Parts: sequence; C-alpha cells; structure tokens
Amino acid sequence: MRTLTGKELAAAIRAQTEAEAAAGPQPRLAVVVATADEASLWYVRSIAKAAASVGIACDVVDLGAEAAPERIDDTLAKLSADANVHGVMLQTPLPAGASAQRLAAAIDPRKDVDGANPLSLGRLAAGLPAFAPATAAAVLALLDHYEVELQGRRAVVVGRSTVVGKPLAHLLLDRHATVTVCHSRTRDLASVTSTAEVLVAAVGRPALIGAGHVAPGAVVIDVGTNPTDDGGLIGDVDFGAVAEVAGALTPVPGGVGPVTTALLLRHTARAANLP
Ligand SMILES: NC(=O)C1=CN([C@@H]2O[C@H](COP(=O)(O)OP(=O)(O)OC[C@H]3O[C@@H](n4cnc5c(N)ncnc54)[C@H](OP(=O)(O)O)[C@@H]3O)[C@@H](O)[C@H]2O)C=CC1
Ligand SMILES: Nc1nc(=O)c2c([nH]1)NC[C@@H]1CN(c3ccc(C(=O)N[C@@H](CCC(=O)O)C(=O)O)cc3)C=[N+]21
Repeated sequence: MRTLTGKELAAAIRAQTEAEAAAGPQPRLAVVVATADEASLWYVRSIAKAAASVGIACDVVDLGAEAAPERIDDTLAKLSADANVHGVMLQTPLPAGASAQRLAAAIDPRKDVDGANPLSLGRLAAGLPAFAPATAAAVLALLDHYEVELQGRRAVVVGRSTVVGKPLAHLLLDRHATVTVCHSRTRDLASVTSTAEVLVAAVGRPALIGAGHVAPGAVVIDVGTNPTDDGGLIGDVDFGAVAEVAGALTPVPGGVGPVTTALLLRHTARAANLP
C-alpha cells in the first residue's frame, strides 16, 4: 500500500507560488470569517501563516459569529470592488440563516480563488476557465502528482457539497473518468464504493469508509478532517483497516489538507496576475 502524502507536493506548490507572487505586484487575499468554529479558525490561521511564507498579503476580516447576512454580503461586495484585493474567500460555516451559496455570488469571479461563486461552478461544469474550490483542486493535484490514471477509470465520490463533492465530480469527468457521486440517501453505500478504482471520501463522518467499502488495490483519497476529543484529527476513512485493502491511501493529517492551503495561495497569485 502506498501512502500518498501531501506535504512535499504542498511545499513544491508553495515554492512555485512564491516565484509567481514575486513576479508582479504583491498579491493580496482577503478571508472573510463569520464563525467561532475551531477547525475553521485553525484553517484561517494556517492560510495566513502560509500566505506570509510565500509573500502574499492576507487580511482576515472577522465579522463575528453573529454577523447578519447583509453585512457579509456588503463586505464581499466591497472587497470585490477593491483594486488592491486580488483574492476573496468566504470561510464556512456561516451563522444560522446565512447561505454560503447565496452570499458567494457577491464575490467577483475573477477574485473567487476558492471557487465559491455559482458562476465559477457553472464555468467549471462547462469546461471554461474558472477557479475550482481549492479542496477539489487539491484532490486532482494529488492524483496527478502520484500519476494515478483517470481516463476511462471508475471514480466514486462520496459527498455532494458545493465545496468538494460537486466540483470534484466535474473535474474528474473532465479528465474522462466514469464518475458516480454518493450522498446520505445513497442505498447500500459499500456496494457502490467497492466498484471504485479511485474512491474519494468527502463526508465529514469519522472513519465512515471501512475495509468493506473498498475494492482491492483501489486508490483512496480522504478529504475528511474530523476533530477528535483529544484535539487530534481523523479522516472519513478508517486508515488502519483500509490500508490492508487499498493500493494507495492519503493520510489525515498530512494528505489533502496541506495541498488545499497551497492551492488557495496559488489561485491568489494567479488572480493577481490576470490580464
Ligand atoms: N482537507 C480539506 O482541505 C477540507 C476538508 N473538508 C472536510 O471534508 C469533509 C466534508 O466537507 P463538506 O463537503 O464541506 O461537508 P458537507 O457537510 O457540506 O457535505 C457532506 C456530504 O456528505 C454526505 N453524507 C453525509 N453523511 C453521509 C453518509 N452517511 N453516507 C454518505 N454520504 C453522506 C452529505 O449528503 P447530503 O448531501 O445528502 O446531506 C453531503 O453531501 C469534512 O470532514 C470537512 O471538514 C472540507 C473542506 C476542505
Ligand atoms: N469556504 C471554505 N473552503 C474550505 O476549503 C474550508 C472551509 N470553507 N471551511 C473549513 C474547511 C476545513 N478546511 C481545511 C483545510 C486544510 C486543513 C489542513 O491542512 N489540515 C492539516 C492538519 C491540521 C491539524 O493537525 O489540526 C492536515 O490535514 O494535515 C484542514 C481543514 C478547509 N475548509
């Protein structure tokens, strides 16, 4: 079994991004936050730290966990109109009553470095240039880095969120995989996932995917980052059990996560250099 780690790939992407960022005016990313969710805030801090390390300016605009949707909308619109800001990201989760899908429409698609605007998802589905959500792009980047063949192969994505599952299904289709998407209403999940040559879990349920869900030799990508009681992190895949069956598997932590952060910064540098 090959362990597909993401740290080295993330470092390589950051190095490239540092060079891209240095080639023009300093890129600036604005991260809009309206949550007290610890995992989400951890991600924001790691974005800020990684941005500093590659020469990208990062403003965290914290509106507080009680922010009204109108205020979030207004903030996104102002940042989208600000010529000094090249990338705008709206962090999830959001306060009750606020819809990420609705609010993200206020992000200028040219600055939509986490592919959250419905226009970005539509363009992705249509095969037009757009920023993909960094997490979905990270799954593709890992598969490419480890030279996993996609054309003609059976790929199964578990999860259909706008941030991960849906855009990822389009990216895999675009690479000529035969794609099946599963979700909470899927009947007999294991019977579907065990047909996958490439299996991606993006659910948010600790160790949902066990040995019985995986075909021998399959490539398994674990997007899940579920906090544990002792302050650690566990994926959607039961690593120990699936490692006995799979041909290749990403670890959590140290798999998709670091690549996600690196790609968000790459997108920001590219947004700053758009003609
Ligand atoms: N490493 C990284 O960079 C990132 C990691 N994540 C992590 O990925 C995971 C998924 O995130 P996200 O997509 O935002 O989550 P969402 O909660 O938005 O979506 C979860 C999806 O999983 C489906 N689902 C839930 N339970 C089951 C089940 N028992 N069987 C099959 N499908 C199920 C849901 O189905 P339905 O649509 O029917 O409700 C839904 O489509 C989380 O652990 C999150 O922390 C997220 C973003 C980035
Ligand atoms: N609009 C939006 N887009 C997102 O992409 C998004 C979001 N909202 N809200 C929160 C989730 C979560 N997320 C993570 C990204 C990287 C790691 C990551 O790098 N984790 C490290 C380890 C962290 C640790 O050890 O605690 C790793 O996997 O190695 C984790 C989680 C992005 N998210």
